[in-house]
Amino acid sequence: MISCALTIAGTDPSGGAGIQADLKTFQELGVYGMSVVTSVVAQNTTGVQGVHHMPASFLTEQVRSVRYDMPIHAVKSGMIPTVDMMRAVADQVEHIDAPYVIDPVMVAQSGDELIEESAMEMWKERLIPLATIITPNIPEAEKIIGTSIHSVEDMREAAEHICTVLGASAALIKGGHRDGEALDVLYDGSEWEVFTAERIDTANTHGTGCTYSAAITACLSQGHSLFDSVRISKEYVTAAIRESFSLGHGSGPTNHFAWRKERSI
Ligand SMILES: Nc1ncnc2c1ncn2[C@@H]1O[C@H](COP(=O)(O)OP(=O)(O)O)[C@@H](O)[C@H]1O
Ligand SMILES: Cc1ncc(COP(=O)(O)O)c(N)n1
Repeated sequence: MISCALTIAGTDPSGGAGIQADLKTFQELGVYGMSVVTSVVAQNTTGVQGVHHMPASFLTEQVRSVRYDMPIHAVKSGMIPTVDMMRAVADQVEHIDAPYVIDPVMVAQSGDELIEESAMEMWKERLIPLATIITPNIPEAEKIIGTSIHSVEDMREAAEHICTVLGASAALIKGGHRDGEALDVLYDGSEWEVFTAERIDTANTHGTGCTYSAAITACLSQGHSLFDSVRISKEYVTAAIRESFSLGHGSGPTNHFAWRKERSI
């Protein structure tokens, strides 16, 4: 049977981030993609021009439409902009017997805030304990744990805190915002792995976090182990950045054709 993955996230009409990036990633990795919209965002490579949130009750209705009818082998969430929506997502995800990937989206690459300031407590209380894996970048991890992160050791401590204190099953701290090689740290409560790739000299990184977490979700839906899922997804996102598109007037989008092209599939 085909593996089926669900994304619960906001939109990007310019096609680089959010649900659009997630569905492209699912498709390229051979997974049947499904999507629930939290917020319709007017955005492009230069920034966010406007947002229009779904009522939380309609978010619930969308997830029910999927889970009452379709198999769900893995689920991810991206932008969940309000406390009410976080509660609705938690209530629904509790009924889904499948790996749950949280990409704790807080700001767009452009610096625009994508969630309510008060949402952090709800995240910690209801969502993080449900996570099979959570994938914060460094600024997101700093907000979650409340201390600043400078070194790889700090990244390890953040991952450990998110697992042992906040209750996620695993945490992947992404180092895209550091200097030097693109280094991410994964901890699953007992084992560590550091994933590295060469830093690609490009400004076209719109949607990298969405792409990475969607690839992890796709791999988990196919039954890969957590560590293999991150390994494959790191290769996927690195290829997508290496061949990213200089489209638009700002930070261009990742290239979802790159992974298969580099493997001549
Ligand atoms: N210029 C780059 N070259 C190679 N890899 C990168 C680059 N920028 C980010 N990455 C990688 O892309 C992934 C997404 O990371 P990051 O940019 O930190 O997330 P986000 O998009 O959530 O801010 C990580 O694996 C990170 O190491
Ligand atoms: C709807 C939505 N979700 C997430 C992001 C963050 O994207 P990135 O992967 O570049 O951090 C975004 N810009 N828009």
